[in-house]
Amino acid sequence: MTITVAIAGARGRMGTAAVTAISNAANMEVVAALDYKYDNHYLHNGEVTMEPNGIPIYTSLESLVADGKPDILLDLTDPNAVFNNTYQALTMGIRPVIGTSGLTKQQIETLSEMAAESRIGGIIAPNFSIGAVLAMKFSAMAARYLQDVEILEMHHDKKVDAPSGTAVKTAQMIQEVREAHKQGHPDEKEHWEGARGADFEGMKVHSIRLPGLLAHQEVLLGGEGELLSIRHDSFDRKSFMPGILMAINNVIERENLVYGLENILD
Ligand SMILES: NC(=O)C1=CN([C@@H]2O[C@H](COP(=O)(O)OP(=O)(O)OC[C@H]3O[C@@H](n4cnc5c(N)ncnc54)[C@H](OP(=O)(O)O)[C@@H]3O)[C@@H](O)[C@H]2O)C=CC1
Ligand SMILES: O=C(O)C1=N[C@H](C(=O)O)C[C@H](O)C1
Repeated sequence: MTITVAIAGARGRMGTAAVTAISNAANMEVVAALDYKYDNHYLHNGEVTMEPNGIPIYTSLESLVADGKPDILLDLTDPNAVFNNTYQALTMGIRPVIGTSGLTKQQIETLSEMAAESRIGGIIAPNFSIGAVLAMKFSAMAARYLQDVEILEMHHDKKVDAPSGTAVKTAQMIQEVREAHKQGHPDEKEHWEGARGADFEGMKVHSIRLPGLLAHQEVLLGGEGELLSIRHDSFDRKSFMPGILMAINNVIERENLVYGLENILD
């Protein structure tokens, strides 16, 4: 069976890499691109064209589905677009595979409930890289014992949201095993606002944005006289592709929506 995939954000950095990876997968086909512009155009070798050649672009999920309902909607767009795209996909019985960051806890709960009610498989994966997911799991393991934690996430300067979806998920996984408590000096004061980073249950999260970076995270866990650093680096967007293919193959089989690639790792 060929799994048919529509991609929202197919023109973007991740979308372009995903079109190639999915097109090269033996059991998958990219059948459509969902966009907010370029209706009646096509995506051919990464370029938008009016020539009827390549992947057809649609500016609404309704018009896309009218020409054939895909099995999967892969969303690699923007924090402002991802909730509506996912909501609509679930309403239409299309399985969502979501890589876009920025969904709130409440939005994830709403989407999970919708999927469970309709028994539709889906995944929201803050990070598709296997190495990054392992680093998150190792950090949560370590935080049971070393409970003072600071997360440094480092990304390219085209990233619009902070903290990264990966840092949010990492903090949530650590929170499950760590007693919430204020870190640092009890009376510490910031002389420059933001100097101590964002606060999540007393844990600090620092977001760095620089040209030259792609996607990197270091979790620092401090104890008396020691420091454990758990670092992961994505140097190429190819690092996310095996996880995307794994997610697509997995959600075809399942009847609920999971948050985090770790839920589908063997
Ligand atoms: N889960 C994971 O492993 C990973 C997740 N990401 C996340 O994926 C998302 C995309 O990242 P990246 O590819 O770098 O970003 P890009 O900006 O390169 O790509 C996003 C694309 O989506 C398009 N877009 C914006 N709004 C819509 C919409 N409403 N419908 C359809 N398309 C839309 C943009 O068009 P235009 O530019 O014309 O506005 C652009 O082509 C981000 O949230 C990022 O954090 C990134 C890497 C890995
Ligand atoms: O914008 C990116 O590039 C990335 N976004 C995701 C995130 O917010 O965690 C995943 C990865 O870090 C790359």
